[in-house]
Formats: sequence, C-alpha cells, structure tokens
Amino acid sequence: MADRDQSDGRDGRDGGRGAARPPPPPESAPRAVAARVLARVWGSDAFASAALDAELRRAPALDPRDIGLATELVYGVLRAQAALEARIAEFAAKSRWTADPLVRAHVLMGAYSLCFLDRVPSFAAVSEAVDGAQAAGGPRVGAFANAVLRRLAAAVESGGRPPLASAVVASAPGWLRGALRRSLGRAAAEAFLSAGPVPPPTGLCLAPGEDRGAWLEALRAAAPTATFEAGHVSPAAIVARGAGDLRRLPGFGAAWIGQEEGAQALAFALGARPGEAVLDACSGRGNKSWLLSRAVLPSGAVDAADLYPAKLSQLRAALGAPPASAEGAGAEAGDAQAGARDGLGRAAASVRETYAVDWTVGAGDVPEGYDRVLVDAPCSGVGTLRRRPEIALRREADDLPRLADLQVAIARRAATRARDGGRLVFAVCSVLREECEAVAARLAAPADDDLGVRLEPAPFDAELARELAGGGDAFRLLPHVHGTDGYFAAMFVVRR
Ligand SMILES: C[S@@+](CC[C@H](N)C(=O)[O-])C[C@H]1O[C@@H](n2cnc3c(N)ncnc32)[C@H](O)[C@@H]1O
Repeated sequence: MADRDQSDGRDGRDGGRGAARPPPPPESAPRAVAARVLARVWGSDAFASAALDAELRRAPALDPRDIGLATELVYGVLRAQAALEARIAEFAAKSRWTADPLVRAHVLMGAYSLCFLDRVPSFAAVSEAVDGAQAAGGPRVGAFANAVLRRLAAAVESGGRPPLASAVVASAPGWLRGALRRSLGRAAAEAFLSAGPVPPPTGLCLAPGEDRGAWLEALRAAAPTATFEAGHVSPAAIVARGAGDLRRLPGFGAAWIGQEEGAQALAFALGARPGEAVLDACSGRGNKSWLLSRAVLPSGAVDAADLYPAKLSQLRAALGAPPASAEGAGAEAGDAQAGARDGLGRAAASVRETYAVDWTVGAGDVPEGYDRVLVDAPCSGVGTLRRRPEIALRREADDLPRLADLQVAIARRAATRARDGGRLVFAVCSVLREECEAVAARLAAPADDDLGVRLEPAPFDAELARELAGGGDAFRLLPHVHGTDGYFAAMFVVRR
C-alpha cells in the first residue's frame, strides 16, 4: 500500500501541508475520465452512457483496457453507490467528502476498486484515488482520502471482499426493491437488480428478410476486434461488443439499425404484416417505426406520432419521411416507398407521415382506421437499469402512479385511431407491476371516458410474441432470464 500520510484530517492536522503535491493525474487517465462522467451524472440529467461516450471521445489515447476500466468504474460506482457510501461512513462523515463531485467520485472509485476489483492491488487503488481526490480538492482532501481508504483497505483485507451483487441489491432505493419484489418475487427481484453484463452489449436489428448469418460474417470481417453474436430472443438481433460507431459499419441504416434486442421484440409483437396501415403512437426518434415500416412493405404504410416535434424531425431525417408540413404527402410517400430502393438496392422503407400530438389532450390530426397501433409508452425505464443505472438515483415511488395514469391516458386515446377489430400493443421498458399488469388491467376494464372504444385482451398473433407470452396476451422480458433489457407488452383487440 502507498506509504502516505495517515492523518484522517478529523483531528485538524493538515496531513498534506508542506508535502510535495503530486502532479495531477492526466486528464485522459481512465479514473479522471470516469470521475468527470460521474460528476456529470450527479450534477445534471446526463445519462451515464452518453456522458461516458462523450468523455471517451475527448480521450482518444485510451486503449481498450483503459476504456474497460473507466466503464467499469462508472457503472460499478453508480450501481453500488449506497453500499460504498455506507462502507466509507464507517470511517468518515459523509459531509467531509461528498460536497465536491470530483472528490466524491475519486473516493467512491477508490472504495469500489478496493471492494470489487481484485485485479487492482490495494495500494494502487488507494494511491490512484488519493491522487485524484487531491488534484480535485487539494492536499487536505488528499490526506483525508488516504486515511479513509487505507482504513477501508485494511477492513477489506481482514474481512474479505464482499459480493458485488449484494452491494448492488442493497444500493437500490427501498421503494424500487419493494416494487420489484411485489412484481417479480424476492429472488427474481434480486436477480434482476444484479443481472449482468454491465453495461450490456449493443443490439443491432436486421430488417425483415436479411440473412443474419451473412451479416454476422460481413460485420466480423469489417470490425475484426469487435465481437458479433446472434441474439437469443429476436430472430433479427445481432449483439455486438466493441463495435464503436455503428454508422461506420456496412449495412447501417439500410440492412440494419442499432436497436436493443428486447426493444426489437416489442416491435415484432405488434405483428405488422405486408400491406397493413400501422401507427407508431409514441414513436420517439423512430427506432421501432423503422422495423415496422419494413414489415409492411411493399404496400403498407407506417405513420409516427410523438409529443415532441424535435424527435419527429430526427425520425424524418433518419427514415426518409416527408417534411412535417408536406400537405397530402402521405399517399405520395406511400407510393414512393413501394418503388424506392436504398443504397444497397433493397426496397427502401420510410414513414409515411408524422404527427406531433399530446395523446392526453386529444388525437390531433392523426387519422382513424389503422390496422395496428403500437403504444410504446413513456415509463420509469426501470427495465433498462443495467444500461442506465442513474435511473435508480432519479426515479421515486411517486412516479409510478403518475406514469401509470399517463400510460392509460395515452393508450386509450391512441386506441381511438385503430379500426374496429384492429390491434393495439401496449408496451413499456419497465418490469414493475404498477406500469405493466396493473395498466393492462385498467385498459381492459370498462372505461368511464367517452372515447367510444373498448380494449379486449387478445393472444399475440406474431410468432415470437406468442412464444414469449406462452400463448397468452402479455409477456415480460427480463435481463436475468432473456439477456435483454426488461420490458412488458400486452396485446389488445380494439372494439368500437
Ligand atoms: C418509450 S419512449 C418511445 C421510444 C420509441 N418508440 C423508440 O423505439 O425509440 C415514449 C415516447 O412517448 C412520448 N410521449 C410522452 N408523453 C406523450 C404524450 N402525452 N403524447 C404523445 N407522446 C408522448 C415521448 O416523447 C417518448 O418519445
């Protein structure tokens, strides 16, 4: 272990005064990168993955091992944060090291390394954390971090390394643990919380008709240092690691797009068929619209709606939909879609029309008569916890009833756009009963609104969803069971 000043600063001694201050760690060192990411996640609404990508772009000299370390530190600290803070609290008051986010990050990363990274020797874990804390907060802070982490190192050495899974489970907020237990049962709730890999691999979604074996070969040849494997749930999925910027790979945007495997299963669950008219009612930037627009080729049409015009603009740019203002562009675009070819010579899919609409208020200009409506509703996002550990820090118990009301309102209003006998899939990237079965039950119950539609639970008519639902009208995907992010989907037939 580093032979550092052992004052913990609690007695007022300034352990660092007079000592030569070490040079600050290089800005591009993996721990410095991870610390900046953590500070951004705590200090703003930044997603860990986006903040990490941005910081890694600013540190191009990092090799894959360094990138792996920075990634593990970011995700590890966020997932085990409360347990790490409890360990540190055995030796120091929280108020002494949490005020400055960079100091906090370095102390927590040091604690994470000591507790869970057996490839990093204790002396190195302490030394790196102390250097980082000192660079951020000065010599007193460095001395404090040194004293606290040395004590923690001694405690870990005598007591053994605790299991990471237990720390992750213990770090989930109480309301979330409770909600998961009520939804999945105790053992499955713990398996869900501690499920790996973290972060999960990147999903690629092949368009219908593409040959997965051929694309696996082509992608492996194009990016030999990355790994590409066939997905296990979606027949269209390839899961990638280390692939970097997907846009640089062959086939991107034409034969495949980036989309998590479970998310693909939700789009498939709608069962869209060639020739059908489909509404992607909460389309966002159009990930599922892309797959749906491929499924209805050559003569069907997909329209997309969302609350946010900016997302619809991005969708139009990515999927080749007509400009929002194009009057009567729908039929023309549908015709064009049937004949157009993409850069690889395949029939090009596009979205026919986009609508900015707030379903809680009305249906806006969205027409009636769709064969199928996908309601990929806003939700807590708890199903994506492996990928977005910051969700546990930001969501609260009170969000659940509010989100459930929103989901019911959106799905009921979007259902009015389906034809009599049309199908609607309600889907969320959550596994919590409050947003899953409870919402599906409310949708199936007689409504006291005047929208004039009934939603009847119905078995899925798409093969993949039928299998996942075991012939029933709903299914849940779980990371520890299916290897995907967590989702729920329920199928309804709309009656007028
Ligand atoms: C889970 S996201 C959809 C993701 C998208 N389907 C995809 O595959 O990328 C939910 C979407 O619902 C939209 N939304 C939220 N409230 C809405 C409302 N009141 N009316 C319409 N859309 C809404 C959000 O903007 C968000 O894009």
